[in-house]
This record gives sequence, structure tokens and C-alpha cells, in this order.
Amino acid sequence: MNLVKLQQLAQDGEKIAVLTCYDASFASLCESAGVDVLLVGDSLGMVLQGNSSTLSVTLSQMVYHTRAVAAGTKKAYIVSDMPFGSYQQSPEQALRNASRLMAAGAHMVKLEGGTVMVETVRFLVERGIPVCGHLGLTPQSVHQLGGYRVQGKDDASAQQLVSDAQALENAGAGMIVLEMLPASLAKTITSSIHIPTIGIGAGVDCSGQVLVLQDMLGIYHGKSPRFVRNFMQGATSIQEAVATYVLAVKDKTFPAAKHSF
Ligand SMILES: Nc1nc(=O)c2c([nH]1)NC[C@@H]1CN(c3ccc(C(=O)N[C@@H](CCC(=O)O)C(=O)O)cc3)CN21
Ligand SMILES: CC(C)C(=O)C(=O)O
Ligand SMILES: [Mg+2]
Repeated sequence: MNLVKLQQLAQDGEKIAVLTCYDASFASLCESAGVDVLLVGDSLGMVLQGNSSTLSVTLSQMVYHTRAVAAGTKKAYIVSDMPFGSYQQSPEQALRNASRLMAAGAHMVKLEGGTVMVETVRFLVERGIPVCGHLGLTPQSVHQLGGYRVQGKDDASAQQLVSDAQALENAGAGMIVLEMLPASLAKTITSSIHIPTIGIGAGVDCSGQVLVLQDMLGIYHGKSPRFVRNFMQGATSIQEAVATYVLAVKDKTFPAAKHSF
């Protein structure tokens, strides 16, 4: 998989199946089950480390898990989260730290934020590092947002999110994650830009979907958000559950209305 192919899939209306992945064994399994993109997410701070937010995740931890995922795959496209504090200071800081993730095997880095990140996104992209944006519920801002809540519910914030997405695309972003937005707004954003949108709690009309692997296998220790479906129900193996997820994303049966806002 590569970015040109991902953008082609989106243009052709074929949905992109993404899962988070933190290690080589699951990376290999997800790849053989047909997952298009593996996201080494900073959600590992909650899922692997048991913290209540992603804020404590370090760059060296992201490098370690990126290496593991890269070692377990041959063809999957690997996107790695830039952790909290590793890119907000300056474009130069972001380049230095994104380079470590790329050297560890990432094909693209993801960072949270809209218009404020435009200069940084352009700086990275012009220097050869593909960048994924992340809008809506941006978990690294949880203490500012007041919890893991749906975003973009009023007209002003919805308008801001549309212009943030356009600004990220203009800056050279190759893809954008949309997290916990009303399905109608995610649809509007997706049709307002030309790069793929990957939704999580953002309805079925994004170009693709992402879930945390442990959530969709029903093995996360915390309470599952509403947008999660347990794909182990009815499956006889993890491999089959992941393959069912890929099919459900491709045929647009996931997410259903009950997983959306
Ligand atoms: N295991 C896991 N899954 C995730 O999807 C995830 C992480 N960790 N860590 C990083 C962020 C945090 N996310 C979260 C965390 C909690 C809710 C949650 O509790 N949602 C409730 C309340 C919704 C509301 O009040 O509006 C829900 O029912 O969806 C949602 C997203 C999404 N990401
Ligand atoms: C949930 C996805 C989008 C993420 O950013 C993560 O896993 O950290
Ligand atoms: Mg993340």
C-alpha cells in the first residue's frame, strides 16, 4: 500500500480499512486479514499502559512500537502518531521528531490540530514527510475539551472544522482523521476536500474507518465508546474478526447509525 493508492481508493469510492496496531504479531495478522493502513496510535498510552489519557506517551515509546509494527509487515501502510509535546513547539521540532518515526519505519506521521498546525504540516511535507491531520475530538487536548465528547455540534465549530480540513489539505496533508463528529458534518468535510478522510465515530460517509484494535476485539479494559463494534462476536478467531471488520468497512455496513452521532 502507498499514499497514491490510498488516495485513488478514496477517489474511486472504495472504503479504506484502518486499525490501530502496536506490535509485530498483530501487524502481521492485520496485514494478512486485508487491513489497508496500520495506525501506531498514541492510544497505546491508554490501551497498553492503562493511563486515562494519551498525554504521557513519549516519542521513544512511539519509535519502539513503530519499529515493532514495521518489522511485522511487508506491505501495510504505517501511520504513526506524533505524541503530545513532540511537535507543537515549532516546525523544526516537528521535523526532528517526525524523522525519528520515519526512520523507525512509519510511512506517514499524524498530528492533531487544524489551522494552527498548517505551517508545521507544510514544513514537513515540503521536506518529504507525508502528514495525516486529525480533527474533531483531538485526545491530546482532552483537558481543554472537557472530556472525550462529540465535537462540531454548533454551526460555528462545524464551520471551523470545514475550514481546518481545507487548510490542512492546502498545506499538503495527505489524509485526515475525523474523530467524534456528527455524521452529517463528516460527510460535508469529506466532500469539501480531495484527500481521504478516516472516521472514528464520524459516520459512514468518510473515505475510510479506523478503530482501536483492542476495542473491536472486545479486550480493552475500559468502557467502550459508542462508535465501537465488537467484531469477535460471531467470529471463531481474531483473524476472522479482523477480516470481518475489513469487509464491513468496505461494504459500508460499519459504522451503522447506532455507532454514529
Ligand atoms: N481504547 C481506546 N479507544 C479509542 O477509541 C481511543 C482511545 N482508546 N484512546 C484515545 C482516544 C480517546 N477516545 C475516546 C475515549 C472515550 C470516549 C467516550 O467515552 N465516549 C463516550 C461518551 C460520548 C459523549 O459523552 O459524547 C461514548 O459513549 O462514545 C470516546 C473516545 C478515542 N480514542
Ligand atoms: C484513534 C486513533 C485515530 C488515534 O489517534 C489513536 O489510536 O491514537
Ligand atoms: Mg492518537
